[in-house]
Amino acid sequence: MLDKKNVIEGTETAVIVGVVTKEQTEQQVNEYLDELAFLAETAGATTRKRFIQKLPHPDTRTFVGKGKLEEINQYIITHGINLVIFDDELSGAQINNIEKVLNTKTIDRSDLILDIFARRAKTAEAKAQVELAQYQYILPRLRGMWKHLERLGGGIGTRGPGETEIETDRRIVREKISLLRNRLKEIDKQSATQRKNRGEFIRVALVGYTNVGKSTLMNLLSKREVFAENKLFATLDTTTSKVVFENTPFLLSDTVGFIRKLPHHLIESFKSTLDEVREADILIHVIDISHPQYEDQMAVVNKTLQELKAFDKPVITVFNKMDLYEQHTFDEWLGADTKKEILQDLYDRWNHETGGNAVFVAATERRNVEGLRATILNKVKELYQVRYPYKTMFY
Ligand SMILES: Nc1nc2c(ncn2[C@@H]2O[C@H](COP(=O)(O)OP(=O)(O)OP(=O)(O)O)[C@@H](O)[C@H]2O)c(=O)[nH]1
Repeated sequence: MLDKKNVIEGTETAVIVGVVTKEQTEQQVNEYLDELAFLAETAGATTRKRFIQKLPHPDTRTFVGKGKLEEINQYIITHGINLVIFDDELSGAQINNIEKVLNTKTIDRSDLILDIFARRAKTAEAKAQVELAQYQYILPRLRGMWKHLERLGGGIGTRGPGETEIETDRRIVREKISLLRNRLKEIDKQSATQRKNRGEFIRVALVGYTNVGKSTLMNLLSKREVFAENKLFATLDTTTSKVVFENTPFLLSDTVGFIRKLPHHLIESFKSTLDEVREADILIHVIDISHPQYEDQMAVVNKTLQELKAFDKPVITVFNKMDLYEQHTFDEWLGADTKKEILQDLYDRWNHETGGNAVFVAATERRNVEGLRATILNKVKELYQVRYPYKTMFY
């Protein structure tokens, strides 16, 4: 039976591969590959080169065309590459066909994300959630995986597996899935009770793309130490703190970051973690405004919130990393007035688009944290008044 250890050991040198289809531009795919390289780095692999191919649609057998695969193969042989990462989800058959040519471990973006999640998972709940997502990912790819192990000499006999062996594995994986689902249901019941026990407090959740600065803001607002790191998905478990601003208490939660093409199973498996978002009264959507694709990232977050049915809530939009934004945007020769104008245009645009709910901060410099506190406090007070009009004290 296959074992389900991490796909990346942390010492690999990798190449990454993307396809430009009719719906995308080359620049977009390059940006996606930047993110894929960052994901690989987070998992401990070093990216040596990227390969891009323009195709009307990905090849059903090998994702990229034969010629491109041969070009990748030559590079792998010359440079001693031991990992190939594709930006899109591959089928078991595609992985199998590609590995036949490349003779090198091949994974896709989902695999990589699941791998990072597996390393980050600390609590029993997070571990079970990731494991469930991994088994769901493996199930339709079992046949390909057997072939993969066979080629790499992964402890399988000389003959390939028969249908019975694959069937046995499928059954074992299905059993694991149902076991994990049951375990998570139990944990889910406990968390739901815990959430109910939090009483009448207004609940505020920090949401946003991965690495935008949610944990850094959580630390600033709640004065506690949450793990913040320049890596993707530093936070997997939801952290909740009771915070009091000017005698007004509320609960503040830091949640798992979102990312483009988040494996579908992961969203399903992380149900109870994401319930924190679903059940929040107010969302603080944190954005890294210094990121060249920050608007795409906002769209991914909004789409994920819609999928979670967590869209229908008051949202405070926080544009973070203003220090870096200014570094990237302002040339030395720009006068103070022009800088002011650029900033004013930015403030006007986003205040207009968010209905006046935009706040601009630099968390690491503590810039405008007071402004953010005031905005949160106003929203929280408003909600308390609507919800408990006759109550004056909350704790
Ligand atoms: N320059 C600059 N860096 C920042 C700012 N805010 C956060 N960072 C850095 O950005 C990186 C990511 O910050 P985190 O707080 O871990 O981000 P996160 O959104 O919680 O990340 P995930 O857990 O991956 O979702 C860290 O290296 C922070 O120090 C800022 O205002 N300016």
